[in-house]
Amino acid sequence: MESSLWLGNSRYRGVLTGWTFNWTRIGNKNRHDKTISVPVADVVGVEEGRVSVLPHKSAEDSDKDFTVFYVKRVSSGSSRGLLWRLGQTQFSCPSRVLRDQWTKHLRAAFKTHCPLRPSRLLVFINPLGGKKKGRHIYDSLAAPLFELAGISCHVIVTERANQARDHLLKKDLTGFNGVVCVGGDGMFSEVLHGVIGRTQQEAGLCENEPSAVLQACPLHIGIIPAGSTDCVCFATIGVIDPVTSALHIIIGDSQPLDVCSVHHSSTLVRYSVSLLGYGFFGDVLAQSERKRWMGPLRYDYAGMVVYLSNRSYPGVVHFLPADPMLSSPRDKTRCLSGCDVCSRSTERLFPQSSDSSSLCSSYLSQNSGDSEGDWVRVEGRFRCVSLTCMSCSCPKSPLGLSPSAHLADGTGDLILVWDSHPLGFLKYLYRHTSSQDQFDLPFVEVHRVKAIRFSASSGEEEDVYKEVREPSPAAAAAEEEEEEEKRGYEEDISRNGSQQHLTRKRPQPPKATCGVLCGVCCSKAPTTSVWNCDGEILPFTDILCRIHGQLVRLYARGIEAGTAVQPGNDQM
Ligand SMILES: Nc1ncnc2c1ncn2[C@@H]1O[C@H](COP(=O)(O)OP(=O)(O)OP(=O)(O)O)[C@@H](O)[C@H]1O
Repeated sequence: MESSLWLGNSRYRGVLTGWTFNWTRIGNKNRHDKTISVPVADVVGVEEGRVSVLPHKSAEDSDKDFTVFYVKRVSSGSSRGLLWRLGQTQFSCPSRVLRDQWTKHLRAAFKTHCPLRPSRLLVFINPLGGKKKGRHIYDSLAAPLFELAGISCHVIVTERANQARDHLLKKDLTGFNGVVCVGGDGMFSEVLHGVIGRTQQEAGLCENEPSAVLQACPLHIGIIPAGSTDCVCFATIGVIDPVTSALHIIIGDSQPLDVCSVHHSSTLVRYSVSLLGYGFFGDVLAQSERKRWMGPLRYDYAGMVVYLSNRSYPGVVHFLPADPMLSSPRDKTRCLSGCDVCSRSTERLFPQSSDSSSLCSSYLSQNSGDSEGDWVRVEGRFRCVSLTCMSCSCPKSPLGLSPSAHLADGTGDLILVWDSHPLGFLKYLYRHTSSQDQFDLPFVEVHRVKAIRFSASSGEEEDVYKEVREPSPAAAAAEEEEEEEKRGYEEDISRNGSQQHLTRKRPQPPKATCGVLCGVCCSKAPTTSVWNCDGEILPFTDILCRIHGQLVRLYARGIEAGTAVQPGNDQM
């Protein structure tokens, strides 16, 4: 479609091709014609009249005007990530008939070219996450944009932990294109477990089987960040900004994400998408859980206390290396929007068709070579053992725990930090906050893997739960209680299926780490640490972890590189 359009008193030539809508100023001989071009995929909505949306909707009705809303990128002021804002331009047409043609064709264009745009969303708001502003953030920043884009939302403000997950597992989800969580990483994890669990339930798959090839989830997940930790949002979008996230959801962006399943004794314990950390990162979480009253400062405090306690732990790690010809954690690449490694992995994981059942069987056949013989065994004392499916970049560590990790290549990075001099370990930790290579240290090794097994001792797995220290009577009673708790937990997950354990209260850190401060105030240090699994403490030390390539999809596109492109002048 092509016609004259007016912006104020200036005349423009408006052209709508298949993929872009652009307008060029005409009749201005002294200056070069300036064309402003907006990809159809970036059009958020089209409204009759002269309309504004944020902070409040206002419309000036006129039968010759229409307003186009689109994504506009602005620099976030940091080296990574672009903020998305709602750009708007108000056009006038010579006649109402022409105006109606423009609105009709523009709406048809983005519906045709963007099939993944959601029309119906299920939204869970955690009113208590972060600074308890989830509801306000949703109502003032996201909801007006969803309304503008014509998306109908069923909103549930949660009243308890795990409500979102239970809803996703049990209720009718017909008609929803995606699930949005308004909260932090904990809330995201709840939704992740619900979406994965529901998909496997419907496919008749048993999640407790560690080698099961899980079904890719059809529901997209969107994150409106409103927590105290929003790492998954930062790592998949590049900024922590509710408006940017809402716009990614509206235009139906789709970012596949690898998920790591964590099993213990043939029962699913949890899924993880970011950090699984034993040793330092487990101890920091255990310590910070006891200081929740300190707010976000508790992480800095806990980090310092745990560092001073100067711990290392024995452990045996088995890992299944990924193909080193495809990528490496030391190859200095970055997983950015449109990442080559992840795209090639899509072909590798799912070469046949986009039908998800054939995707799974092809994945199975591709990986049937995961024989025991391929596993590598490492034993020793570690300051920390970490497994991450993504870079884990966050505002405090802009390049992350493993800067070259990929979001969707079906692998994770295993980082082994051997027992070392405390100053060396401090150097390792400090390098996360700068661009220095944290793997370029003699006591650090990193491997790209498909699976790992960890045992806190070289003996039989179950022996790990028998403390080697000699406990006092009080400690013995506490340990008995802990064993009881573990047994109950284990029975619960075996009896009720893999999802039920999450309905139990957050597991307390095993008593073995009751004194993360022990190194400072007690004579005997604990012999085992705990696993920090995306901010939750796991009740088991011996685990088997497998990476499931592209198991879920987020409304995101990875981190966009480059500087901001300014498609228009008006901005809200
Ligand atoms: N209404 C509720 N009451 C209590 N807990 C809730 C409620 N809704 C969700 N939760 C739980 O709160 C936990 C933390 O939520 P969220 O991640 O949104 O906030 P956060 O401030 O980033 O979390 P954290 O305190 O772990 O950093 C989640 O694990 C979620 O299961």
